Amino acid sequence: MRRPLVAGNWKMNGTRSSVAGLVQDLAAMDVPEAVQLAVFPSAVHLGQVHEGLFRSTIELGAQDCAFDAGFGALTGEVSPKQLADLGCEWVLVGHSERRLLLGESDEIVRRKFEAALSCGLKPILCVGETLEQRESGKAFEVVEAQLTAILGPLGIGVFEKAVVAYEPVWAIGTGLTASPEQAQEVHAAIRARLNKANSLVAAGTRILYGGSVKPQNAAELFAMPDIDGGLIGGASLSAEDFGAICRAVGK
Ligand SMILES: O=C(CO)COP(=O)(O)O
Repeated sequence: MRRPLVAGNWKMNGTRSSVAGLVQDLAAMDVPEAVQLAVFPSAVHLGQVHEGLFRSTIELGAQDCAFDAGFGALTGEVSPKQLADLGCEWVLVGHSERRLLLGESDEIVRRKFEAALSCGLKPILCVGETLEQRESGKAFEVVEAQLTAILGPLGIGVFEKAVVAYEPVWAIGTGLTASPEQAQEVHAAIRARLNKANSLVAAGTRILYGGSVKPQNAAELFAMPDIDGGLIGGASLSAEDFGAICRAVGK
């Protein structure tokens, strides 16, 4: 009942010419129908990628958006309204790199999530603990608090149009992956938290895993009952690896 989603977060990478090559390879890729695919280029490349993927079923998303849904005096920010106008369907909110390196609070994440939804974008809410938090036994607590910062004020209904991505910070770009069991444990806890609010919505909400997902480890992660796809960083910059990860769904 939950269609798997594989999302590629390109982060702060690429030039016009490298993006053109990647888009060409992605557009030529065989996408398994059972899997939904989306890519998240840098804001400056969104228009280019949108044009390049015009005939493809791969959907487009932004890595971030402003916390305001309209237009106005907010220098340097991109309104979710502008993203929707450009053809984006998705937006990442609360990525750990923004939370930790740019000081994004739960409150800002909540405002971005709400602004995105009000513009018709589907937010992917990123949650995850640091190594220190995991080692002190606080992984669930941290993830639950990040989830509750949305669930509390906005209610369970918003998850009908949103996706959750569990990305343990210690596994991002480190080559260290959570084991399928470690990831499943947190995914199950996230679903249990949603379930407390509404069982139907909880059963339908997709929860992606992110953190050093590669073609070699994707199948065993995706085989876990509460892992509904992945949020892929480094490996999504290669169409070959991204394609292999997509084909690992359902294996
Ligand atoms: O942060 C990530 C995706 O948002 C994961 O990045 P890596 O796949 O490079 O570890």
